Amino acid sequence: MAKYFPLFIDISEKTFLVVGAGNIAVRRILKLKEFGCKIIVVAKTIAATIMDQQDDRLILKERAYDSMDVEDVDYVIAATNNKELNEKIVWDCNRAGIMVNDASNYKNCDFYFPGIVTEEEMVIGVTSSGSNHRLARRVASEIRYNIKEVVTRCKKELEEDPNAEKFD
Ligand SMILES: C[C@@]1(CC(=O)O)C2=NC(=C\c3[nH]c(c(CCC(=O)O)c3CC(=O)O)Cc3[nH]c(c(CC(=O)O)c3CCC(=O)O)/C=C3\N/C(=C\2)[C@@H](CCC(=O)O)[C@]3(C)CC(=O)O)/[C@H]1CCC(=O)O
Ligand SMILES: NC(=O)c1ccc[n+]([C@@H]2O[C@H](COP(=O)([O-])OP(=O)(O)OC[C@H]3O[C@@H](n4cnc5c(N)ncnc54)[C@H](O)[C@@H]3O)[C@@H](O)[C@H]2O)c1
Repeated sequence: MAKYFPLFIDISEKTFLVVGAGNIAVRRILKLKEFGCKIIVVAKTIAATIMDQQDDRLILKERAYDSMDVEDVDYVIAATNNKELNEKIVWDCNRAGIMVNDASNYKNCDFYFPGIVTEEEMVIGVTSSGSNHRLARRVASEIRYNIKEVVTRCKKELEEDPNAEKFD
């Protein structure tokens, strides 16, 4: 039975702390940015791809993580390449009652980061409940490929006949 429920949360006024700024963290930072939240990044080394994107919604701190960093944030993503450090971040968050995601250990996550597909106002999140990441990627990618056509066609059909439901 699937147990990860897709809550759709307004994060535009929320603050994320992302610890680490390598491949995985950057993928997530760029995705979160599309949803308008404030993002604070703490990493010993920050990938060049986001170095020039600093503004009042993306704060970059190039230094080692400190437990105090989890204070005053709403959500935390631990995405360093050090599993023990990610675990420590999870511990700090658990103690402070902050929702946390550990990119290196599915067992440590309060929430998963889904494969995300957006088309205009439509948002689709894909997860395999932590069981098969490559499958989640593949399914999200296939939806990404088809979404524009599906949304455009459904809109058109609804405009033509709002009462004609194709499926229940
Ligand atoms: C959906 C997506 C979103 C994103 O990351 O943006 C995502 N993983 C993606 C891809 C992917 N991740 C990994 C591979 C290589 C796999 C392989 O080669 O077999 C690939 C495939 C690839 O990259 O091709 C490795 C991996 N992933 C996790 C661990 C640790 C562990 O399982 O404990 C390890 C081992 C790390 C290591 O060993 O070092 C953990 C998590 N990854 C999650 C999300 C969460 C729920 C996953 C779910 O739904 O099942 C979860 C549980 C927690 C979280 O991080 O939120 C994204 C597709 C994005 C897209 O394309 O749309
Ligand atoms: N969830 C997923 O989809 C997925 C996929 C592949 C890998 N992973 C996991 O994600 C993690 C990150 O992988 P990556 O490829 O982005 O790694 P990476 O090597 O590209 O980046 C690691 C980042 O962690 C930072 N860092 C290391 N020690 C730090 C410290 N003390 N304080 C602050 N920052 C510190 C580095 O400066 C760097 O920015 C790994 O643990 C890996 O197992 C997750």
